[in-house]
Amino acid sequence: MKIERLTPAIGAVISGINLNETLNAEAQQDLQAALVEHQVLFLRQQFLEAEQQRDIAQLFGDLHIHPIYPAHERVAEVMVLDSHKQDLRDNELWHTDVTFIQTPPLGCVLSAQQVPEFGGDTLWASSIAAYEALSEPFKELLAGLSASHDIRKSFPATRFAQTEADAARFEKAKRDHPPVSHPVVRTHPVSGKKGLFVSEGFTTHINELSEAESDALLRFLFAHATQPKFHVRWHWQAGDVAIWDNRSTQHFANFDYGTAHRIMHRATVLGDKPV
Ligand SMILES: O=C(O)CCC(=O)C(=O)O
Ligand SMILES: [Fe+2]
Repeated sequence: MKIERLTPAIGAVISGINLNETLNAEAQQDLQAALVEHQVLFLRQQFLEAEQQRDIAQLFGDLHIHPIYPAHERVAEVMVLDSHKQDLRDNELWHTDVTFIQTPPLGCVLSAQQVPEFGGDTLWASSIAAYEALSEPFKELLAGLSASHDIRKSFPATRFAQTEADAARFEKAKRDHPPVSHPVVRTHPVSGKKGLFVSEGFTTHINELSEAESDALLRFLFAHATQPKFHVRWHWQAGDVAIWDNRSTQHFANFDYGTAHRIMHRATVLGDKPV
């Protein structure tokens, strides 16, 4: 397995492994270690079938089934993002996936099925690099804080409850997912590194602060954590796979391709409770 880093903060291209073949124990360990170290891995020319994508994701843990996004017709654990069937604007904002549950995903495996000729790039930012760039007094302020994360923030009814079936699914998703609380700074369970764990997608407020203080602090943290020096940007070719550590990153999917057809498949691995 060859690893080529893309930026000082985050991201690496992995070559020399084929995710369509069964990975031996050593290759699995190398991949898991690379994920923790580089936070997002890119593999070219993989052309994964949904079954294979599910099996690769399962090497990292149990899989999560999304309460709102549609599932692949054959594989329930693979969700489909299809620009001709869905309005994908909700991913065009910095977010960490599914932080609205008690045990947010450890990571995701995203597979590009069909991509526009140009545009549709995805960006990832390192929450560890963003945390490490803060001053010591600021880190001390954040250490004791927790924040609320709410599914309602990224999934407004106007876009996800258009048909009767969608509305029923949407109402159930909201009922099943009351807001949850996570520390503002989390310690990565494998590397032990600290990282910011708030993002614009789902974080609504900092629990211990007044509304005005929380708004100001979150605005700062969202802007701070997504500066170009903390991120990597990937231009997709069909067949590419990205695997990201969702405990130490956030991401942003550019919706700049108009009516072009873009189809992505995602498998989501459950993680542990952030501490
Ligand atoms: O479509 C993409 O590039 C990423 C969308 C996204 O946010 C996700 O799959 O979690
Ligand atoms: Fe996402």
